[in-house]
Amino acid sequence: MADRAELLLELKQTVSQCIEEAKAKLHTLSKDIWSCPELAYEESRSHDTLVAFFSQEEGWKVDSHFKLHTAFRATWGAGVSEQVNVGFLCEYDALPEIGHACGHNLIAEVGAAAALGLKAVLENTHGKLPVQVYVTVLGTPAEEDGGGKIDMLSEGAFEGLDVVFMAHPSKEDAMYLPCVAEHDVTIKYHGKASHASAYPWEGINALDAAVLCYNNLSVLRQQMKPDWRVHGIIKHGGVKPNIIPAYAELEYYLRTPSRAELHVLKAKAEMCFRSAAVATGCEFARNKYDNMLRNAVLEKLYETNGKALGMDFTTDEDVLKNESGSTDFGNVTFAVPGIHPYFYIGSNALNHTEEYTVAAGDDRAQFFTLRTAKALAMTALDVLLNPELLQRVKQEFTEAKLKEDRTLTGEHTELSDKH
Ligand SMILES: NCCCC[C@H](NC(=O)CCCN)C(=O)O
Repeated sequence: MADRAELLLELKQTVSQCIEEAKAKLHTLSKDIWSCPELAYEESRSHDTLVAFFSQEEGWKVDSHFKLHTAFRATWGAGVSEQVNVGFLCEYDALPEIGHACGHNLIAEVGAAAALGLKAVLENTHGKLPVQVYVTVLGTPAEEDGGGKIDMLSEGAFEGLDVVFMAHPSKEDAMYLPCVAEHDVTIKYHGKASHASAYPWEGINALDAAVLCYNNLSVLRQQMKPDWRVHGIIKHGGVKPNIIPAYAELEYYLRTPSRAELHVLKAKAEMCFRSAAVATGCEFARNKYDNMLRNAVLEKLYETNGKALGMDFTTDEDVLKNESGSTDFGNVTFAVPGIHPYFYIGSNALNHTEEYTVAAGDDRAQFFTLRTAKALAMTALDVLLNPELLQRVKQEFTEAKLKEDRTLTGEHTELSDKH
């Protein structure tokens, strides 16, 4: 045991050192992505930048346009049986108009840095590890819109992974922040145009339907559970004041803490859509985001490594209890045990603001970004050196998934009876 502890400490120190030695090219990688923000499924330049990055690194097998046009996979390892396959995820999609206001350029850097650091260590363990290791980096586009990981899950991109890691920029360090289930919906109303002054009575006003829909949803909130969310915009409300709008369109996000409750909220919301007009079309998005299946074993390991590196994990109950939005990584956690911690980037700015875009591109974010990568790579080493620990990770995943699946069917029945 002492030998294993000493080896682990030595390897963790080497991980840190290797990541530090690569910091210049990692910073360039992150800045290149940050400086050319691309929207979901349109991240061609970021894809090419990351593919080139791993292609220039020795020993990586790189699959560009992997499962999705702007996704990629980079793998390293012997590819023999009895191996442990460790996954690191890179996100790199930006937001409309405000660019990398969620710091996904830093998510990509963390994933690349952790993978580089772990690989550098593994190349020099010369059989000291109890297992063969395969390192897989998945470039997973379109988190902010569409859910690229969900598409990739259905295409088998995550098959064979034993554990998966990523981390998300935030305004504090946290092992976990509540991530909720979410489903987008586009609501379309069709009316009939007419001259709004000369013959208004000939028109059928689609914008009126959209306004009624908006108001229906606003009053629905009084009867919603406090941790449910319904929020949206009117994307199209007409072209000119003197033309009765023949078309109106709204986009909404519906969110509930668990997958099981989402269908209840969707049914209530759909009644609001439909009661606003005689005829309406509403199209739910292809992909539904799941809540996150936590893994306390991995979270604890990450916390220990993070604290050793100087992280100051928030203990603010308001922060830890408040939902932090949704992510398609939630869907991944129902297929592979994983963690998605949050990391401070040297700014108190809030995600999805222009201030956060500036912070994500600031040199000050680098220290915190590399520290996070080190903590993830160290957490991977913890489970690689201790097969019993990996077994506990998988056991917790299996039990949590079983419990969620029972809730999904049980609550589904119970909630549908009630509503
Ligand atoms: N289908 C749209 C999903 C929007 C995802 C978006 N994700 C984030 O902001 C990252 C949150 C990480 N906890 C959201 O609005 O939640």
